[in-house]
Amino acid sequence: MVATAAAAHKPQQQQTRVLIVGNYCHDVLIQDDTVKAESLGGAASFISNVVNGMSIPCNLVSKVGEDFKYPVDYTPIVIPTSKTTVFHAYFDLGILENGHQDRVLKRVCACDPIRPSDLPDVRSNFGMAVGVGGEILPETLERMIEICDAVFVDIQALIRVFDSVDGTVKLVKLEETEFYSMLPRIGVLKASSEEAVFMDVEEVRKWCCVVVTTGKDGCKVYWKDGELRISPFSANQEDPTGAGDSFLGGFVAGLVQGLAVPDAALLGNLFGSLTVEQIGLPKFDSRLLQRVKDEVQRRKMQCLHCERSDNELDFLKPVGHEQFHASLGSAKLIPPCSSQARPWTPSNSPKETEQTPIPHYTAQAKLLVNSVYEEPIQTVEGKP
Ligand SMILES: Nc1ncnc2c1ncn2[C@@H]1O[C@H](COP(=O)(O)OP(=O)(O)O)[C@@H](O)[C@H]1O
Ligand SMILES: O=P([O-])([O-])O[C@@H]1[C@@H](O)[C@H](O)[C@@H](O)[C@H](O)[C@@H]1O
Repeated sequence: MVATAAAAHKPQQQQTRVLIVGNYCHDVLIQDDTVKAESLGGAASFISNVVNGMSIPCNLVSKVGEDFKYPVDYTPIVIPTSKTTVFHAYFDLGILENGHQDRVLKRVCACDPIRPSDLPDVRSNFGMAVGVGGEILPETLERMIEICDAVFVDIQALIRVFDSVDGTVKLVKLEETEFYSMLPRIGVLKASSEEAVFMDVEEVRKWCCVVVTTGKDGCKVYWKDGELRISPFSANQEDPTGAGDSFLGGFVAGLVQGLAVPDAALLGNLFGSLTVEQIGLPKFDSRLLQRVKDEVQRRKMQCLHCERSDNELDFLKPVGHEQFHASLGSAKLIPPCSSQARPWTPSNSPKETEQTPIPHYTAQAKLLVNSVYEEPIQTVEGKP
């Protein structure tokens, strides 16, 4: 499953649509001093779960130790001198006023960072910088910006710091990090509402699109000239782990397939809501996935006839957005498939070699970096 030579594990040297960069990890969910579950974790695993579920080929760069214990489709780089990143998530603090279950995260083991030389030499349309344990270095993000048409960043990859004694995750202000000056060159910055207070959204939205996820309330998209709230899907929450990651997977899956930003954000909300209903890495029912793919195709055909006279329209809700929300919501209600149809798992996901025709993806990636933020950006002293 895993091997030791990093060079041998560079993703295939061919143009790829989605490049996911972030370490896999071992997640341990703890409540009342008892281990409730152990699972494959890391934003990369949740995101590839969604992207593959939508039949979109991708590449993934991740590092683990020889102790890595889960089967995965994208062979990680094994570092013999390091252990796999481990997070302990404590759920003892109850439910907050806003209904969001609080969680204290501790990084109890950290694998090596991902370096520019670990990345593939070929271009990708969409790059996703989705570290969880500090593995995305400034130079790694720089390289991703060079080799990807548009880069999507989870703010948790940029602002997490770890207590030197027990590894408790703390957050620092985005503007105090080395990543801040790179904002004008990234496409989308995603943050949860808890993380969003560590940046000045009004400032950051001048440089890139900002998406703030708001748990059961869905999400909000900010760009330099406007903002939109995107409706949620109802869910019976079992475990909030990975909701933000799955959101990002769904959002990018929508954009890759040519959906406008608000419709793609709906797909993000859908996968976020599906994820909180299961403990750990979710298994998506194959009938549900097929229905979602059909709805996305239908939506694409509908939108081909929509007027798009300038770039602004790609951020505004296209006609039929509410109907698309309703269709995705009804897809959630279909009963799970019978036992002979296997639910989707990483081992029956499509490989990079399976070609799904996906129009528009390059245009969407370029829109996010080149058109919406086309004015030259002034830089002063390490700030955008
Ligand atoms: N209880 C919930 N009900 C429905 N959807 C949810 C729920 N919690 C999360 N989601 C979906 O998952 C997304 C990410 O969740 P959020 O809690 O904001 O992020 P994070 O997991 O990073 O803290 C939300 O934008 C929403 O679409
Ligand atoms: O719940 P979420 O914030 O979207 O993402 C989570 C990370 O915050 C956590 O560090 C990791 O261990 C989980 O596997 C998951 O990736």
